[in-house]
Amino acid sequence: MNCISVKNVSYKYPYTEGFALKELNYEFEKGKCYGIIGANGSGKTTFCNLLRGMIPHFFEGELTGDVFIEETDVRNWDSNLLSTKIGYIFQNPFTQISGIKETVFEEIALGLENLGMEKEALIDRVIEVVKLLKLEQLIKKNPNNLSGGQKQRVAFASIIAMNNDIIVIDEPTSQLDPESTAEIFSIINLLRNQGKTIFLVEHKVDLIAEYSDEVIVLKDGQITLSGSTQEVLSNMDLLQMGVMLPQASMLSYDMQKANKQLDSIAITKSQVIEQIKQRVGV
Ligand SMILES: Nc1ncnc2c1ncn2[C@@H]1O[C@H](COP(=O)(O)OP(=O)(O)OP(=O)(O)O)[C@@H](O)[C@H]1O
Repeated sequence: MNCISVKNVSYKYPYTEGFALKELNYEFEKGKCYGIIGANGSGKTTFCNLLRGMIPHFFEGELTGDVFIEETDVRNWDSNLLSTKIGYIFQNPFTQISGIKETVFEEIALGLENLGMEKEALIDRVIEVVKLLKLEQLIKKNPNNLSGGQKQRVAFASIIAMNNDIIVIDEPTSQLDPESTAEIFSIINLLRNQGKTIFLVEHKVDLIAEYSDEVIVLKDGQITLSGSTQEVLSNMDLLQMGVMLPQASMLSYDMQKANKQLDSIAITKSQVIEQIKQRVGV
């Protein structure tokens, strides 16, 4: 079942000359994780804003074509209702926190409070999420005093508490160290296992290779390549689109050049290991 359909969509920000998105078409299925990649300025964040209805509900400008969210034209969605349907994680963990709550517990509860959830149910829900994400040590802390990685985990906790069906995640780890990045991706994995539909913008293609079902490559506001993660991330044309190939794909091509090719182009470390094991017979 499709959860979002994008049909012939172009979009131009107000007071700008060119279109930031051009003639986009895509059918997004429920429950899949979509990796969105492309060079800087290719339109990834704008595309996220389209998928979560901020275009046209918040951003003015010129929108042509149609976006259907669960079969309803985005223009006909109530924007408050849309924000309960679609969660959003920002790139910058420091803008993610509301700044108005004094404890992590209250911060996670904020969205539920705004929904008018009854107090007892709200407390149960927050405790459930805190346990799930192992945030027990943080709940009494002031969210403003957390590290970037901790803030990002709290942001995910707030989203999980809201139980949004669709989650748009825009470069969640660009400002995080490897340890915090790994923690965030284990949460993304958890959301995948819960059957959420996920849109993930991420420059680290090795992570896109691990976690996405399909990949969309944007260049100058257009979809230049799309399809299964295996198909897209093993395509050398990516390099011309300003995107790196995963390390495993580069290694596979290097082995090909050295006449020691693997059975197929691997895109993840575990695929490389598996193929080498088969070759040496272990
Ligand atoms: N609010 C805005 N008003 C006008 N133009 C904008 C606005 N936001 C983005 N743009 C323009 O739209 C184009 C696409 O920008 P966008 O931020 O979507 O790209 P991106 O791929 O997310 O870039 P990055 O990887 O640097 O975050 C760029 O030319 C950018 O200058």
